[in-house]
Amino acid sequence: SDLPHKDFYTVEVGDTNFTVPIRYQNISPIGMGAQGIVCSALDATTKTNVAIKKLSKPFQNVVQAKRAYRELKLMKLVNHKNIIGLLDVFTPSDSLEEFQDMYLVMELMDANLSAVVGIGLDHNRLSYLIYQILCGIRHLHSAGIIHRDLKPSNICVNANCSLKILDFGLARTAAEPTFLMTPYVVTRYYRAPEIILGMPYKENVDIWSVGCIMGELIRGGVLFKGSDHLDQWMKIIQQIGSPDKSFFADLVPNVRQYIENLNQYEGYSIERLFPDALFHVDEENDDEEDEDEYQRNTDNARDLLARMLTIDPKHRISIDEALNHRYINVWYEQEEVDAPIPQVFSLDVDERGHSIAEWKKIIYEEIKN
Ligand SMILES: O=C(Nc1cccc(-c2n[nH]c3ccc(-c4nc[nH]n4)cc23)c1)c1ccco1
Repeated sequence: SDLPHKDFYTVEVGDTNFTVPIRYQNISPIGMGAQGIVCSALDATTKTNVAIKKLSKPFQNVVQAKRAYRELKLMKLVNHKNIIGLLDVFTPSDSLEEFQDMYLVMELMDANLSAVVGIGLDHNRLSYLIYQILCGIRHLHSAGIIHRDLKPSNICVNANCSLKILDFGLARTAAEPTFLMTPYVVTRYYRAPEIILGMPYKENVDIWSVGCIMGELIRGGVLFKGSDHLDQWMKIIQQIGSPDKSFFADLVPNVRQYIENLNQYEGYSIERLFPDALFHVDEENDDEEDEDEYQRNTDNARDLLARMLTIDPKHRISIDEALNHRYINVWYEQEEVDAPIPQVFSLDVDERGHSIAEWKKIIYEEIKN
């Protein structure tokens, strides 16, 4: 295992060891990610609290190596207030031969967005959260990164309602891993119809996920909780209604005829799916004028939701249109929407077909420089 070189120390966290530089004190577990355990710590040098994520043997298989490498590369390149910032990256190992584990040090947030679902949010907070997700996603798109796997568990928030996206989603080339080495279950509830049906996609594939997240924050539960891809599709068309024929044109023939032969569903109006009662969270505003404003906000929220939860991407609202929507544009700040674009060269070029040993070297070198 790792022989920690000087000024590292080891603490037991759950059933794994955290071997970190002595500057990181008060190591305490805060959660489990798909790639490993996450702890909070005090950075004694900067006197700030940080999050430290341990990736155990990230090179142990190609799927994990590709994801670890891509995440490290992109975190170093991307700098935006709504994308989690990388503060440090290290391995306790002194040499490539010894290299086993890598650690990412990031900004510490107060909670995961999934912890906020079920809390009745007023329009101010709800619209500000959605605005920040849109700003973060728009920034990734400006760097050529389409997320495709946005969900509450990879978004974090602070008590002051500031929000950061934790990861960069699915790699373009990575085939969906049929199995994961960990017991971790992949959540597909937020994936767009074009992803579920294996169709071509463009940037507004991420808008569908934002719609699912916004709807869940309003309803207090997952909108389309499918047990598999087919069930996911059924739950979507039963609520939203079956799309018209033009949507199926892009489908591969065998999937197309199967999907077209399913029952057709009328679906429900957005008012039926998200009735006024769901929006009454705080009875703070009682006088008449506020009541009208609250109802206007509710109508605007539902209008945006309907445009995001549109099955056919050809008719679904774009990121820029969503940022200019009357429910969201109250927050619009040009420099938040248009941050400098990181020069992300195409990672896929050098991701192709490396052996485990090659991945180990590539990742080790990326950590050390
Ligand atoms: O629990 C606390 N905060 C908390 C809760 C949930 C996430 C984060 C979090 N902050 N920064 C991150 C970076 C990455 C991850 C990550 N999770 C999977 N993969 N990656 C998570 C975080 C923080 C807390 C704050 C003060 C006392 O306790």
